[in-house]
Formats: sequence, C-alpha cells, structure tokens
Amino acid sequence: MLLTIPDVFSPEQVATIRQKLDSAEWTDGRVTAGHQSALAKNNMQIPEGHPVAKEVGEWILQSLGQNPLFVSAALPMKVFPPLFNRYAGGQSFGTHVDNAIRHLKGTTHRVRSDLSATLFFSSPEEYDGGELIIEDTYGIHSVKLPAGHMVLYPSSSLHKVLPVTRGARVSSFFWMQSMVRDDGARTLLFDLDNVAQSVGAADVNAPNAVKLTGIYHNLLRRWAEV
Ligand SMILES: O=C(O)CCC(=O)C(=O)O
Ligand SMILES: [Fe+2]
Repeated sequence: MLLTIPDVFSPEQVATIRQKLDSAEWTDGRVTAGHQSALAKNNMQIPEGHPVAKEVGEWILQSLGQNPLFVSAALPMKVFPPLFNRYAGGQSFGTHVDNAIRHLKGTTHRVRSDLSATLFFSSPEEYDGGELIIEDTYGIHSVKLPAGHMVLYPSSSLHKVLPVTRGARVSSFFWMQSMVRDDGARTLLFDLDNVAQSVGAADVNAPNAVKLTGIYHNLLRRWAEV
C-alpha cells in the first residue's frame, strides 16, 4: 500500500525544523547506501547521530506515534532513527530497492525494513523536479507532497528521485519494521480497521461494530509478531 499521511507537521513546525536542518552540516549521502544504491545515489545528508538529526528525529517519532492514520497503516514495531537528505543542482537518486536490514550504528540492534517513508520539508513551489517515483504492482506513482506531509510505501518497491533542477528538496527519510511483515496482510487490516471504525462511529457497541472489531483483533493476533 502506498499512502499519504498529511499534516505530520504544521507549516509553523516545518519552518522551525527547516531552520534547524538548514544550519546543520551536510555530507555526501552515499554513506548510508548499500553497494548498488550507492552508485545510483547523488545527494547530501545530515550525518547519522548528528544532534539536529536526533532532535528532529525524536519530534518525527513523537508526532507519528500520535497519528492514528500512521499507526493503523504501518502497525509499527521498530522505526530506524530518521535521516535527512537534500537534493539540489541536478542531484537525483536512481532506481533502487532499499536494503532489507538496517543496523543501528554502535549497537547490535537491527531493523527489517518493511516500510519506507519520505517526509517532505520543502514545499513543491520551492523546487523543480525531485518527484519520488515508486513502482508497485499497480503501476508507477509520482509523489511530490506539501511540506509537512509524508508518503509511506512498501520497502520492497523499486523507487527513485528525479533530478532537482531548481531550488532544493529537503526531506526526512526512514524505514520501519512492522508488526505485520506482509504488505497484503497489513493492507487488509488497515481496510478492516477503517470499516470497523466507520461502522462503529454512530454506536461503538452496535453488534456489527463489535463483530468487526473482534475480527480485526483476531486477525491481528494471527498475523502480528511482537
Ligand atoms: O529522498 C527520498 O524521497 C527517498 C530516498 C531514498 O530512496 C533512500 O534514501 O533510500
Ligand atoms: Fe530508497
């Protein structure tokens, strides 16, 4: 499932975050890429573990943790600390699939990337190009969102970022391991959660609402790893 999560941050919050990001030191983005993607990648990043990355990363995780749409769609178990990238002057990222396993630097912790996310911190008017192109079983999707909005997509998808030919595209990107590994199963649960909630909107204790909620939890019990 490819899903937009709107308004992770308000325009005021985006402005504060941009000030912090713009004043950080940026280095070659190839440091966090795998062998194939390093050859395709041409952008800048804030180094992993940089204080600004840690601070803004925490804000992102806090905001997402309170976002019902994100929680229902991702069923997150572990989120890799958010990273930050910037493309300008024709920079791009060619077609690749994200590494399956991410090691947390300096620890023995690992995160399996089930879902990938890009959270935009530049508004679309600030730059030309820079679309995130995602291929899934239903075709090719071009994603360019307002600042503060995020796209969530299966890490198994081929994707690329088109060259930024004017201005700069600043965003956060990160990966997460879901309690439900399979994208198809996770999508069914997300759809079921939405239906159960709309059926229960008038009366959460109506027999059909209780039944649907029960089915949701019983499927989650079958499919979730915790
Ligand atoms: O910049 C983006 O939107 C995606 C970045 C990306 O695909 C990656 O770093 O693996
Ligand atoms: Fe990627």
